Amino acid sequence: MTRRHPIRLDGIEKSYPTEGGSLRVLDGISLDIRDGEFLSIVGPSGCGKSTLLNIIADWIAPDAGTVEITPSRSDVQIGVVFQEPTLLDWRTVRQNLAFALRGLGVPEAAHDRETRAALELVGLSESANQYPPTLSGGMRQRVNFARAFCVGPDVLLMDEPFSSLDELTARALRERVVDIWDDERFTAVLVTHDIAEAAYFSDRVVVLSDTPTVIEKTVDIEGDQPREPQSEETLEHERRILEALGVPT
Ligand SMILES: Nc1ncnc2c1ncn2[C@@H]1O[C@H](COP(=O)(O)OP(=O)(O)OP(=O)(O)O)[C@@H](O)[C@H]1O
Repeated sequence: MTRRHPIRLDGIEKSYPTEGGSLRVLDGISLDIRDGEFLSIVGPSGCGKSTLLNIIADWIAPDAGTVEITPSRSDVQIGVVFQEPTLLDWRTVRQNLAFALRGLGVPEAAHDRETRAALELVGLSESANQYPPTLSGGMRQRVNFARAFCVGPDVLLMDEPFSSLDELTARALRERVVDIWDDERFTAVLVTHDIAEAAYFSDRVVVLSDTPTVIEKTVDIEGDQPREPQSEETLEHERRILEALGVPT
């Protein structure tokens, strides 16, 4: 599948008001995210990773700088997955997905096909008629991903989507996500604290500094996808990211 949706960040700056002043968070972030790339963003707690992702999603306006998505933001389907599932508890799983499709103007006639396909991707076909409160945390997060996938994202933005899951569930879901990405090759941007996760997924890892935040380093990761989480090669990627973060290995 051919997609052409690189993202260019140019000189992004962002401060937040504080009592009696302001906190300069992003201090000029420029970055070219390549078409179909899997890019992870890591850095110290509070350095502005979520702020940056929200600026890419156009949910927060930067004070200065631009985000350019090719060919244009309105022509690109952006899926977003956060740490906690944000589902409508009073709608079934299928209705939650259909709600997202309706919001994008997808014809009703296509909803059934699209929701089925997305639920099958995340292995939740059997749960289409359940309500979110009757699902486990891991299942709800899979619905969250299905909702992002059902719109056929050109760009997928993820903010620590696996961090609230137990390791076994997280591992299974990561595998599923990397397989889907490997098939579809959308442009993926992942914010994570988990260095092993960044090593597992990424073509490139951006290491942010403390505030006021700049890009401290980028780590290019060679090697085929999907990777084995515990292989010697993946562990070596992990060591290189830790080194870039200044963590002794
Ligand atoms: N709406 C807001 N108003 C004021 N300050 C904010 C707001 N949102 C974030 N901040 C502050 O901006 C800084 C960056 O926050 P952000 O959540 O982007 O960082 P992060 O790197 O994602 O953090 P973490 O790794 O801990 O999740 C923090 O000091 C935070 O307190």
